[in-house]
Amino acid sequence: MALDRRTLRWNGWGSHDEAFEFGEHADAVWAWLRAELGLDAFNLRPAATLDSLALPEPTLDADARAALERIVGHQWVRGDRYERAFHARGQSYHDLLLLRAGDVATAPDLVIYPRAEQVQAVLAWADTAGVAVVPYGGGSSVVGGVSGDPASGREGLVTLDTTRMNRLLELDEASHTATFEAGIYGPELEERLGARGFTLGHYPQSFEFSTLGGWIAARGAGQQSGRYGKAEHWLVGAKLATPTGVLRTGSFPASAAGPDFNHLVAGSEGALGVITEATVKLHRAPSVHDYRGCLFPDFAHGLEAVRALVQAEVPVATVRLSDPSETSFFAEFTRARKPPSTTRRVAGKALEAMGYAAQRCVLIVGHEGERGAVEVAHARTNAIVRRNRGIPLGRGAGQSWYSDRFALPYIRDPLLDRGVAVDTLETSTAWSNIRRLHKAVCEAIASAANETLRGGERAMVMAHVSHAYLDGASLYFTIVFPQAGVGSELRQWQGIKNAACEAIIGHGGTISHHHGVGSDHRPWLAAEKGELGVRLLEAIKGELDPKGIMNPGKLV
Ligand SMILES: Cc1cc2nc3c(=O)[nH]c(=O)nc-3n(C[C@H](O)[C@H](O)[C@H](O)COP(=O)(O)OP(=O)(O)OC[C@H]3O[C@@H](n4cnc5c(N)ncnc54)[C@H](O)[C@@H]3O)c2cc1C
Repeated sequence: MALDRRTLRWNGWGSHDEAFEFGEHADAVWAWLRAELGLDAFNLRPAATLDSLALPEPTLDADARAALERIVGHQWVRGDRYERAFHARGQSYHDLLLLRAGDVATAPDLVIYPRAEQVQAVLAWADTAGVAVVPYGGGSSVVGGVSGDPASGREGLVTLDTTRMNRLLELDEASHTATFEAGIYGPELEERLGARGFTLGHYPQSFEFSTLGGWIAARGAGQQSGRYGKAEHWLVGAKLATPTGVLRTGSFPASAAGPDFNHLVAGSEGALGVITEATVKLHRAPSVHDYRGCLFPDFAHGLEAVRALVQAEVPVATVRLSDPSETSFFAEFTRARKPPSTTRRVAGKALEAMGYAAQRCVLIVGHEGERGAVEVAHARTNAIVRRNRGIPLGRGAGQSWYSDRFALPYIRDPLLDRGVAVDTLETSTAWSNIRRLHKAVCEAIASAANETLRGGERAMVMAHVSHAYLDGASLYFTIVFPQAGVGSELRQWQGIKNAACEAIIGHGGTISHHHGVGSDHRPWLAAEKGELGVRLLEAIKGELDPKGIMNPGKLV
């Protein structure tokens, strides 16, 4: 097994040994946050302990367990408290809210860790027995993708943890492709490729605790997707084990043999089958990673610069443009963590006087590749930035974002301990619609949040452009807000989530650019795909999974 589950938090992010370091000014950071949220004091909300959980009574009997043990081996069938709680939910705010409240109604009866070659036999057994199977990679889904569905009416629920399926099967150096088993974690995958001078380049913020199969199944996007592409772009071919049989998608560089089934596997969210193997496109590992910051007087100028960059086809790996709220949030947060020097304060005042004040926006641009190519791209980027009233800030801001990029998720747990909620959601739209969508979603979230706040409390709503294309870009929203009174938190979250999703669908955005549908976004899928589109998806599911045992309640 690549990662021992017991080294990881069952109700929070990442490894027990890791935490976000607030540094010597931690008290000042908390005081700043309290003031921003309009709180006199934090409402401490300790999480339920593992021992206190009331796990649902398992419905699978000893015969079922014995059948699974015959397929995967005695030690790879687990039904203990830790395994069931760990696999009960994913990592969204909604998930953590319930896990921390001790609600594990979605926990599986059993967790199994098969090898790739055993998966088909597991599915055949589950299909005959009428038992639901939830594929589980890293469990970092933020859309309810890995929770059991107690309402599915199945005979029992097994979570199929893919992380023993972690072998590199083939690396074709001539073709720049590699075939892996799908449960391999991000760091192990990149280590194997790095040893041969290659990279896949898929680095989501959840990289350390997510898997190749999960990236594909959720149609994920790494933070360097400008250079390396989204999962559906780098997927070359896959093997999908389904209750009806194995679907192998063609591993061709391009093909006109009808619709491409890779696009069915990418985004299948465990509802069609289990991805056991995937062939992916590789790049030569870049020798240079160059990340820099730029400052714009407002969001409109920043957006124009990003659009110009991608439409001029400057090869950028990362573009991340924060709106004024997010820019100000991170500036204040950084100031509280590390009070600025006098020189920095003076420079800040000078920028304000030049018009880079309350509406200013920071853009992080990353270039990767060989030195010469990076230098050319960097020069072209600077010229476009300047043409749009941007000021290049140099490497400091870029490097600080780059080095903190996997650490930030650790902040969420200490915030939840203090009754502060953090939720995120994302979408994408055409360039011509991006400002309208940004405004509508920010307003909808703020208004729904405000309805749930008590006198003096405030919510912080912010966004950034996270991925950019010739025709449009994605918007990633973050909301930080004081949790409602005990017992009302779920209603508070649902109100905000509904308002955001309605605003997204009502203003021309997709319900998800890279997190997926899961159970959380399912109510809005028909509005995006149309009734015929949903019927088509249902027909495909009906063919591959006629009894509906695969990840019930997700996607379709
Ligand atoms: C802090 C944080 C940051 C994140 N940042 C990003 C980001 O930058 N970019 C991004 O795209 N996403 C991000 N996510 C979301 C999440 O990490 C991605 O959706 C990721 O691709 C999920 O991978 P996983 O291995 O954890 O899959 P899981 O969470 O285990 O599963 C996700 C879905 O895929 C299915 N699945 C998993 N493995 C298989 C398989 N082998 N076969 C069939 N179905 C399978 C599951 O049933 C589920 O429906 C983030 C999440 C968190 C918590």
